[in-house]
Amino acid sequence: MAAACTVYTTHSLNSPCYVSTPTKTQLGFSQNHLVFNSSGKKTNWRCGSSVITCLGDTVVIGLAADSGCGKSTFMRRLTSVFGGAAESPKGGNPDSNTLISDTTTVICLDDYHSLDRTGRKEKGVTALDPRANDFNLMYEQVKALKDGIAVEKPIYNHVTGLLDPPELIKPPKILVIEGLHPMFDERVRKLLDFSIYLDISNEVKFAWKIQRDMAERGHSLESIKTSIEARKPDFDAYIDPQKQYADAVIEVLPTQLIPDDNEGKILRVRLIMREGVQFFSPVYLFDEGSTISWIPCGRKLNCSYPGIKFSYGPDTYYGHEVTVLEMDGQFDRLDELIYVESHLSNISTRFYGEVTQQMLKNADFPGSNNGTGLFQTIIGLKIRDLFEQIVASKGKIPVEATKA
Ligand SMILES: Nc1ncnc2c1ncn2[C@@H]1O[C@H](COP(=O)(O)OP(=O)(O)OP(=O)(O)O)[C@@H](O)[C@H]1O
Ligand SMILES: O=C(CO)[C@H](O)[C@H](O)COP(=O)(O)O
Repeated sequence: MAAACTVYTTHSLNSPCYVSTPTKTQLGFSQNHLVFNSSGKKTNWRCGSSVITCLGDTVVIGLAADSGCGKSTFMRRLTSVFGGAAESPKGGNPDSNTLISDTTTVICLDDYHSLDRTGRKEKGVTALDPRANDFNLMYEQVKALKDGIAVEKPIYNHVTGLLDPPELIKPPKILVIEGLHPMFDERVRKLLDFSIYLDISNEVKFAWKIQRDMAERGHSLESIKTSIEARKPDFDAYIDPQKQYADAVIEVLPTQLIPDDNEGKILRVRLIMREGVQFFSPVYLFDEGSTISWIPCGRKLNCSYPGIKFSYGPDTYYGHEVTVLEMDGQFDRLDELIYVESHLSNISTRFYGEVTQQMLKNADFPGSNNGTGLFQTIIGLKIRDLFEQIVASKGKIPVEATKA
């Protein structure tokens, strides 16, 4: 993709500016800034004796969660906000984990497994163990994409358990890195413009695993239990701690509306939003900064047992200030969600009812009748807003010209 790039420089533009490779093409410029299209391959431009580094326009989003915790579903909701379908790279490996749409490219961090399935078995490590992953390559490639440079990314093949030949990834407008460890390595973490952690409680994770792996993949109840237990120590050591770094956490818990519920069908979902994140302002209910408990069921919202309860207010999370919006229960009729939407603010919609429209459009996705779908949709809209703000701000920030 050719990324448009504007570079503001203090360099005197009396001497002409050239793309240093592959051909010496003169760049257009006026007064103190240059405007040009980058090939997506080269980020250094030469002006007299100075080299100007073009910071790519790629916005990088990190999405962390354990396997089977709804990352793919979230990605489908996010892509849907931008319109257009997400597809695997054309003509590439049919087992590629990458999804590309007009605006977004989603890469799966499983592709940075340094050990294949046999290698992990031989060394006695799980895929969650950092020793089974190449964080140096992950950092170099995410950085390159952020800087506007295409990369040859490896592919981990989930069908064969092998590392396949790499695929070409060009810098997109929005790069989403999803998987087990987007916030584990400090260098990678610092490249993220926004990060999300899907925190699914053990009870709910178990219910979802049973539903998918038993019903859809023919696994036995015993094997699902064994697999969850085997992953737990590494999950606790390497995956779960990443939530302290997330800008938004979607926490999924069993309902509190039914005493001692053990069915795991009705969910209590908490959207934990960090305060002070650039280009992100937390969503609020009714009145910003207050503490509110709201049961919307009645004339405008039909609710069957056990009903719906919203809560909103400030809190602290891992020592930092957050705002928490919570929904316990589920919707009977999605079209009535407009009533709830009209009481929420800072949801970054472009028109009245956009959240409801998105939820109706994706009504067949898992979680569309509860807080998981609602909060994933809202975060999708917030990411669109964050992206637009970052792009707008780039035109205003001077980029230093460095001496060659
Ligand atoms: N919000 C939800 N409500 C109910 N079930 C859900 C929800 N999200 C996901 N699930 C269940 O979990 C399964 C896995 O979801 P999804 O494929 O989105 O997760 P994933 O994290 O991408 O998984 P993996 O990493 O294993 O590919 C779904 O098939 C569905 O059964
Ligand atoms: O935790 C996982 C991330 O999705 C997978 O278990 C890991 O990638 C290994 O994959 P596979 O089980 O296909 O060998």
